[in-house]
Amino acid sequence: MAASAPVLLRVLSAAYGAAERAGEIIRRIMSEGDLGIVEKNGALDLQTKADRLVQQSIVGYLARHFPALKVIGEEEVEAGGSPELLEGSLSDEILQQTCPEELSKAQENELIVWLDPLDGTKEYTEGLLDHVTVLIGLAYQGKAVAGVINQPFYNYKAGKGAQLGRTVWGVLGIGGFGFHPAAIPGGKCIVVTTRSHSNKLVNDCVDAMMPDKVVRVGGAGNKVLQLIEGQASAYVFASPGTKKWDTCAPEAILHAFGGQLTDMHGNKLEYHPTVKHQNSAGVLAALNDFDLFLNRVPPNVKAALHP
Ligand SMILES: Nc1ncnc2c1ncn2[C@@H]1O[C@H](COP(=O)(O)O)[C@@H](OP(=O)(O)O)[C@H]1O
Ligand SMILES: [Mg+2]
Ligand SMILES: [Mg+2]
Ligand SMILES: [Mg+2]
Repeated sequence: MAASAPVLLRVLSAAYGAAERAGEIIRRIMSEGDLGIVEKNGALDLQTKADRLVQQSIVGYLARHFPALKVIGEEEVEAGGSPELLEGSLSDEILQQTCPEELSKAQENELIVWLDPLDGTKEYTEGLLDHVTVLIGLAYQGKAVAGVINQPFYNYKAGKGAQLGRTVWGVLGIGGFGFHPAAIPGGKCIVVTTRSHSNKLVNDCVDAMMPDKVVRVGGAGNKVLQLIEGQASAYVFASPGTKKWDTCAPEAILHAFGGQLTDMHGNKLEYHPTVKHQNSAGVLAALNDFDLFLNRVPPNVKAALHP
């Protein structure tokens, strides 16, 4: 590993390789056909063999290379288990970047990794494969500063010969990479929201945005990808359902690309290691016109969701 690069870039570069290998595990488990589904807190909160194995493997890999790094992952799995030896290749593209001065000071023991080994689990179990992502977010001084998103089944509808899967990454002050930026067609207001965790408050808030179209898809990572690729104008989720591992990597990439992700009151999300995991005041994000969407959040939503 290029020992001369700042540790933040070295960790992100390793995370890039690990996320690619994680994507291979997720594809393999799907092709084997036995997902090993268990319910965590009811039928809407599932865990599969892929969630468990990817978390164990990434945690083990990062611990071997960065022993002082603190990793907080979604799944409660044994540290030992039978993780795969994830020796992913490092991203030279990341290692060669010039790190913003503020971030280049970060020490290994000051970085927090927020890990969602498989985002969009419900959709994974239902075969909506391109909703699934692996999210590895890096926080420094309580802020989401860098992230990697692997989308294991990207392109799976493109037919034989198409390259399956992709990895998107970003760092504050450097930018966002690995995706196809695009504008929203015809200046339309397209709201993207949950597919499997709706309720009245979630739907009221979506309606208050006065959308031309509502897109319901799984995964926090997938929804932020839709914002940066011009498929949606705003990600609106008036629910305490997401956790820090859902938002850290997507937020860092969106912010690096010039967008904004906050709670329903417009408060920044915090990522220090002792923070409450739940994003209890919901999630609102947009690449452009963020304030317009924030101003449309209705009073009953604000009253119901407390930070
Ligand atoms: N009511 C709820 N209970 C548990 N998890 C929830 C939830 N609402 C959202 N989430 C989690 O937030 C992420 C995005 O949700 P959604 O796809 O509905 O937009 C998913 O992450 P995971 O798939 O990693 O668990 C999902 O499980
Ligand atoms: Mg989950
Ligand atoms: Mg998730
Ligand atoms: Mg998950």
